[in-house]
Amino acid sequence: MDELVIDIQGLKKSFGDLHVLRGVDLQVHRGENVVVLGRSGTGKSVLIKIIVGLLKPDAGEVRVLGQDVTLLRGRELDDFRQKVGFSFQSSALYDSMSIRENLEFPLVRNIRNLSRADINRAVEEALDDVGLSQTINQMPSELSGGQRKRIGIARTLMLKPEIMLYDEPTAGLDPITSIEINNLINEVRQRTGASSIIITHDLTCAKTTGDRVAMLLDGTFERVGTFDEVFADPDERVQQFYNYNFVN
Ligand SMILES: Nc1ncnc2c1ncn2[C@@H]1O[C@H](COP(=O)(O)OP(=O)(O)OP(=O)(O)O)[C@@H](O)[C@H]1O
Repeated sequence: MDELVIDIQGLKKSFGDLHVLRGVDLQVHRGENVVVLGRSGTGKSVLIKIIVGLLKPDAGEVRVLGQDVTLLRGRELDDFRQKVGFSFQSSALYDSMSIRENLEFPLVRNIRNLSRADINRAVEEALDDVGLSQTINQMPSELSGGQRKRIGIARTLMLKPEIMLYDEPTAGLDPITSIEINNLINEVRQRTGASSIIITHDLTCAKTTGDRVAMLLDGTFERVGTFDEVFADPDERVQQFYNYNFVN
């Protein structure tokens, strides 16, 4: 657990007069799940976009898998992005493609010289891993929100990323389905050894999946620790966050 896969120091990002990230430090170890909590508009998505090289920071260091993300260009950036899987809030499945085609898409697009048999095997394994083998010939519109989420996660895993970024993985799901997704996030870590950053407002998700929790307050991670350590803090902003979010 000692190897750092993400090492962010003194990260700053503003948009005009809006100082969103004001000196963020964050370390993620190999195989670790880190939950990022914060109210709406605190900069969680901006942080993720900087980690994958979609936005440039104003100041600070962002090292991911040993590379300075701010220096990556062209082919290097493409290769890097294959190692960092981004699971979108909306699942982002292609509605006009079957589940099989959705899962094949990242493979066909990014890896050359794969045989049809290799692709079929990879798709079948990925579906088996998320318990949805029976949906292979269905269309996304025929699946429930929870199933679409699982397929979205399976698709992100097709390229075997070393880091998974989950954006609000349980948003819009009922409590039981949310628990299934939380369990899946933990299974993915166990099976693949990938590290994860999980952005959520859902405290049950934070408690279940996070080895550590980092709370974004006023542009910095002022509170980082286990779930219980962070919420033992009497700070009014921390307690407010806790009290306004349901937890089992
Ligand atoms: N490209 C941009 N240009 C200008 N302002 C931006 C840009 N991207 C984000 N912002 C602003 O930065 C702030 C943080 O946005 P961000 O999307 O990171 O919030 P968030 O914490 O992910 O919120 P939510 O939980 O609602 O998704 C917001 O005030 C947003 O309007």
